[in-house]
Amino acid sequence: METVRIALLGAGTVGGCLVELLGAHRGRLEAFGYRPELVSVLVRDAGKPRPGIPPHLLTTDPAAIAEADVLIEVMGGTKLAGELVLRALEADTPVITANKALLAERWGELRGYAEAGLLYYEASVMAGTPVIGALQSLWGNRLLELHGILNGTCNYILGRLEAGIPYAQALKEAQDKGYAEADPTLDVGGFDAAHKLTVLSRLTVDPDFAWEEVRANTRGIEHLTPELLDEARANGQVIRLVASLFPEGGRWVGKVRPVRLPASHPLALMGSVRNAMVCRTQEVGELVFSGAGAGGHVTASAVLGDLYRLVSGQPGHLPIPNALPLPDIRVEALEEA
Ligand SMILES: NC(=O)C1=CN([C@@H]2O[C@H](COP(=O)(O)OP(=O)(O)OC[C@H]3O[C@@H](n4cnc5c(N)ncnc54)[C@H](OP(=O)(O)O)[C@@H]3O)[C@@H](O)[C@H]2O)C=CC1
Ligand SMILES: N[C@@H](CC=O)C(=O)O
Repeated sequence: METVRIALLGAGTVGGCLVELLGAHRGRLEAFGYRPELVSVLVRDAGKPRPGIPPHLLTTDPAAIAEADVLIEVMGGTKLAGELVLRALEADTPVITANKALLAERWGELRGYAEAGLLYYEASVMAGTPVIGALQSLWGNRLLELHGILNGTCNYILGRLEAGIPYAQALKEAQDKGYAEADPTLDVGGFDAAHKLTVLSRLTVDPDFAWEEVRANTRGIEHLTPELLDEARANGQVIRLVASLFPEGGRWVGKVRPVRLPASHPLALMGSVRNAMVCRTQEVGELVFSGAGAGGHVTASAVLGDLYRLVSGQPGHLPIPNALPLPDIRVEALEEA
């Protein structure tokens, strides 16, 4: 039996659930020949109660993170998380992360390690609904366009606004349920969906896809009112925050904005916190993925899935090796709201 020493960065919504799932999966991991052992847990406040985590493993000092066989980063942010993830990767320690902001914004530093198979990030987009691995499995296809509801918080808020709940209350509910980012402006401003779209773009069309370009094409949901949503409904439409990747003007464009969707559109059928993605490829045609896209256990299950991937000898998630040629097609027209 081999011991896998795990250094955990963050024990909040996702990290706390991961510790619980690790306990529940101990037997299965051992059947694989690996005994998981938490060796340190970085948090901001070591005094908070943390069920399942022996207090002596907690530290607030990044310099005190114990040596490990894998670093699991579920703390969020781009600065400290980035430094610690890079430090591990430089030492050839594989990293599992759910942090799409880090992946999107510090890709220049991370890309080489991702290409070397050291970076695992299934949880970063659509959380427990496995689209990262699925999109890699589609490399034998030519992607034509992709559209997704990638932020659970916004989808939840829009559903609650439609039900007549005020915006502030809907956001508070999403925070209480563990869906929102520590800074919810990332959600409602569209930036979280933009981070995720950037990650997907590098997996599918161009390993160099620039975060700044997606960011410049991003609008959120703050301006939406119950009246606008009602008016859309009266016209047989729903308004959703949609992230799209499509060819336009001789280049791939990544864009995030609220759009009016016919009520029968596959993306319009997703309720509450569900995420969904429609992609069209030349060979397979239209593919639809949908499922839970936020929440502690939902996300932790994907992080744990990456741990299984690691111990079973599979590499991390690789970006597409070179840029995909641009298809000459008509893309789906989505009306901005
Ligand atoms: N929640 C979700 O549904 C999803 C989240 N993610 C991603 O997973 C990551 C974690 O999210 P989530 O668990 O919701 O976040 P939380 O805010 O609930 O947890 C963050 C954890 O990291 C610790 N932490 C944060 N900053 C520091 C710091 N500077 N120094 C030491 N410890 C720190 C916090 O410590 P303390 O507990 O002491 O405050 C906390 O334990 C993020 O990158 C997020 O984008 C991805 C998919 C879905
Ligand atoms: N804040 C995010 C969490 C998952 O990535 C969301 O609401 O989708």
